[in-house]
Parts: sequence; C-alpha cells; structure tokens
Amino acid sequence: MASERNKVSELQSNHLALSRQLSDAKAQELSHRRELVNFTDELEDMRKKYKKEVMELEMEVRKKDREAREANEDLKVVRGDLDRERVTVETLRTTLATQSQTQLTLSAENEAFRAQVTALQRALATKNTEVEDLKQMLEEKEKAVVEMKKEVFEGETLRRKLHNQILELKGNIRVFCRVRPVLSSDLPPSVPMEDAEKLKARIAFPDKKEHKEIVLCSTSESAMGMERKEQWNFGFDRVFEPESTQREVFEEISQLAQSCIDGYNVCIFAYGQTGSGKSFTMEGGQNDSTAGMIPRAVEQVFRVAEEMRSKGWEYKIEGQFLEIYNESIHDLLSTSTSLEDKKKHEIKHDPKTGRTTVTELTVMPLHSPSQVKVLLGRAQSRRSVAATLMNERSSRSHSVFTLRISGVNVGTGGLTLGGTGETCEGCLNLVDLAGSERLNVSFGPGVTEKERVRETQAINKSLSALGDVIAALGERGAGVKEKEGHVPYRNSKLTYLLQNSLSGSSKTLMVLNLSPLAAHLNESLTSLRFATKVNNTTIGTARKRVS
Ligand SMILES: Nc1ncnc2c1ncn2[C@@H]1O[C@H](COP(=O)(O)OP(=O)(O)OP(=O)(O)O)[C@@H](O)[C@H]1O
Repeated sequence: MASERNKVSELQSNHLALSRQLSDAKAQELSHRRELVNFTDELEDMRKKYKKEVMELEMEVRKKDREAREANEDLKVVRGDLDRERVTVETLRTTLATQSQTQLTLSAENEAFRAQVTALQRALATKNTEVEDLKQMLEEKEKAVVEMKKEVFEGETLRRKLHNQILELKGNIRVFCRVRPVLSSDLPPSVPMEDAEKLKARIAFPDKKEHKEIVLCSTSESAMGMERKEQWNFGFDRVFEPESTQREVFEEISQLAQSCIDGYNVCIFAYGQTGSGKSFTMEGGQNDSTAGMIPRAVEQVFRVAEEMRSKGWEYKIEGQFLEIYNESIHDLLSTSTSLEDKKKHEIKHDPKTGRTTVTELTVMPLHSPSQVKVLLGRAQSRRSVAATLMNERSSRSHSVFTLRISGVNVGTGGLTLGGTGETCEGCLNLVDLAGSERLNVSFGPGVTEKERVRETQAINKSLSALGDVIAALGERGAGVKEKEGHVPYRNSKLTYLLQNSLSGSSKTLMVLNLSPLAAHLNESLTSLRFATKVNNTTIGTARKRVS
C-alpha cells in the first residue's frame, strides 16, 4: 500500500506538476494567442499599409509609366529634332567648310588689298603733298586772277569813260554825208552808161585827208546871157564819196553800237530824197559786202555783248520795227495776216526809267544776228506788199528799227570776281526817214493828188518837227534857251517816239544821202542846208542810263 500510496502521491505530485505545467502551457498559449492576435493585427495593419503602399506604388508606377510614355514621346520629338539638327549641322559643316575656303581666299585677297592699300596710301601721301603744293599754287593764281579781274574791271570802266569822252568830243550830234553812185537805172533807156557823166551833178570832194568837205557847183546862164558859176561848200563830220563801201561807212558808226551796249541811247537817221540811197545805207543788199547799217549794227551789238560776257556782263536784247505813215504807227513785225495794221499804237514814256514803249507793238527777244535778218526780211516783205498797194509807200514813210539792250553785271562767278549788280539799258534806233523831196515829184500810178498832198504834208511836218527838235536842243546846248526850254517833241509822231533818244542824254547821227544826178541838184542843196543846220547843233552831254 505504502508503495501504492507512494505511487499515488508520486502520481499526484506528477499530476500537480503536470497541472502546473498545463496551466503554464495554457498561460503560455494565451500569451502566444495574444501575441498571435497582436501579430495578426499587426499583420493586418501591415497588410493594409502594404496594400496602401502597393496602391500608391502602383499609382506611382502608372504615373511613371505615363511619364515614361510622355518621355518617350518627347524623346521621339527630340530625336526628330535631333535628326533635323544633325542635318542642319551637316549642312552647316559643309557651309562652314565652303566658308572656310572662301575665308581663306578672302584672307588672301584681303592681304593683297592690304598691300595695295598700303601702296595707295603711300601714293596718296605723295599726291596729298602734291595737292597741297597745287593748292598753294592755285591760291596764288586765284589771288592773281582776282587782281587781274579787278584790273580788267577798272580797265573796262575806264574804257567806257574814254569811249564816251571821244564820242562827246566828236559831238553828240554828228552828220555824215554820202553820195550814191550813178546807176544804170538812172539813165533813160536811150542813154548808154558811158554818157552817165553828162547826167551827173558837179560834186567835188576836196578834202582827201579827213574827208570832211563836199562842194557842189553849177553853171547857168544869167538873164543877160552871161555864164553864171555858182559854188556851195559844205562841211560835215565825214563825207563819203560814191565809191565808199558799206564797211567804210559802218566803221565810222560802229562806235555808236558800243555806246548803246554801254547804256546810251543812240539814234541813227538816214535822211535824203527818194532814191538817194537811204534804204541801201540802212538795210543794204543781201550779201555780206552790201549789208547795211542795221544788220552790221546788230551783229556788232551781239559781238560786243558776247565779249562783255567775259567781263561779267549779261545782256538781254529785244527788237521792234515800226513804220510811221501819215502820222500813224504800223507794226512791221506783226504776224497778223492782214496787210494793214489795224491796232492802235500809242507812244508811252516812263519818266522814271526813261524807257519808251509803244502799245500793242511786237517786241521780239533777240538771240542772234541771223534771227534779226529773218525779222528784217519779214518787215521788208510787209512793207513791199503794202508798197505795191499804196504805191512806193516805203519812200513816203519813216521806218524805225529799235534794239533795246539791257545789261546787268552778274560777274563771272565761281572762284573769280562776283558781279557788281550794276545795270544799264541802252537803245539803238535806226531810222530810215521818208523822202525829203518837195511836192513837185511826179505822182505814181494809183495815187490821187489829195493822197499825195496828205502824205507830203505828213512827211514835211515830221521832218520839220525833227529839224525843230534838233534846233531846240542845239539852242539849249548853246545856252541860248533856259535849261528847261521847250523842245517840241510832240509836234510829230517821229520826234515824240524818239524823245528819249534825241535828248541831251543820247547820241545822234544823221547820214545825209545825196543823189549824184544834176537833175536832183536843187533837192541835194536843200538837204545839204538842212544837214548843215543839224551839224551845227550840239546836244548836251550824253547821259548813260545806269543804276
Ligand atoms: N552806195 C550805193 N551803192 C550802190 N547802189 C546804191 C547805193 N546807194 C543806193 N543805191 C541803189 O540806189 C537805189 C535807190 O536807193 P534806195 O532805195 O536805198 O533809196 P532811198 O533813198 O531809200 O529811196 P526811198 O526813199 O524810195 O526808199 C537802189 O537800187 C539802191 O540799191
């Protein structure tokens, strides 16, 4: 029993130990279970966390995927760009290679140019020195030119003064006498030219040196049957024999053309009976040797104007040509188709400028002597047509050709002397007067006595008015009359027209034309007496129209 007891005790103690162990095991299991629950919770948490993290990672991955896709897209674009850039770079490389080549060439050229520039600079330096020398020389020459111009200027002023003094000494009214040769047309058809001597008046020219005298002689029978010799001596500034040429006559006149360029008014009259050679003297023939005073004076005026250009003068030349018939003015340069000039022409004097104008009259700007020849031709044809209509009207009218020359000193400009601005205006009147014969000349066909008497009265009136004006000026010049004494310019159209060219401020020349025929002796004597009166007149000092 005891052994049983022992065994039961032992079994009890074992059972206790095992119960203890079981409760420990149970406690342990509980703790493990608790731990397990904790772990499970923890696991659950972790699972949740991981799930969340996985989700986030998945989202991240998707985002990255998207980004990767986008990056791929970008990459594609960039690759495309890159490819293009590569092509560009390739092209640029080629260009660069070419440019490099070009640059090399250019560099070589540049080098060559540089060498050239250096050479040119050296040459330029040499030239600059030369230019400096030349400039200095030029300056000296310019100074010399200015000095010379000044001298020319002073010389020109002096020349004009002296020229005028010479003409003043010769007298501001001068008279020339010209006897024309006998013409075949002077002889009746039955008389041969060899017998011309018989028709000639006895005219002598005793002064072979100065050509200033003319002597007319006549022999007649007195009532007692005695031979009566008469002799008339006349003296003029110059007498031209029948053989004298147009050139010789113009030589004496040419100075007047110079005067009119210098700013003086000049009047040249041709006086004498019909057929004595007035038109021949003034207008002359068609060729150079027979050209009269008008074309020669015109040519001279243009020539002198051209010469004066080098002295700084510039001229404007204008021309007009009119006819005074029966005290009315007709425009000879009119382009009107009507033969008769129906316009009313009035003479106007501007007291301020001393300029005379005729209203409604053609005034042509003149540029060359040849242009003047054409104008003279036009005037002549107008006159000749009128002449056939009116019977030798040209002999019964006064014609006045006027050249107006206005000059201004503009200087020769540039480096040389500037102009003085001095202006001057001169007028050249060339007047072919109507025939001075008396009324007893035979009337031409188609002219009534009344018409001829009217014409003759008009001519006599204007020629005597011309004589009166010249006489009045002479009296003034000689101090007979008061300075302001009346000069009857208004008594005829001719003297009124020429008022400013016949006063003390002008130069006048009368060319007395004489017929060489004995039949015209009495007319010649009358003309010579008139011309002598004119010759004895002195007009006051000529005044230049200068401003
Ligand atoms: N010096 C001269 N030499 C040659 N012929 C001349 C000379 N003078 C005039 N004659 C001639 O005499 C003729 C008459 O001359 P002109 O016609 O010039 O005279 P006029 O006085 O003008 O006459 P009118 O008053 O009729 O016009 C013309 O045939 C002209 O050619």
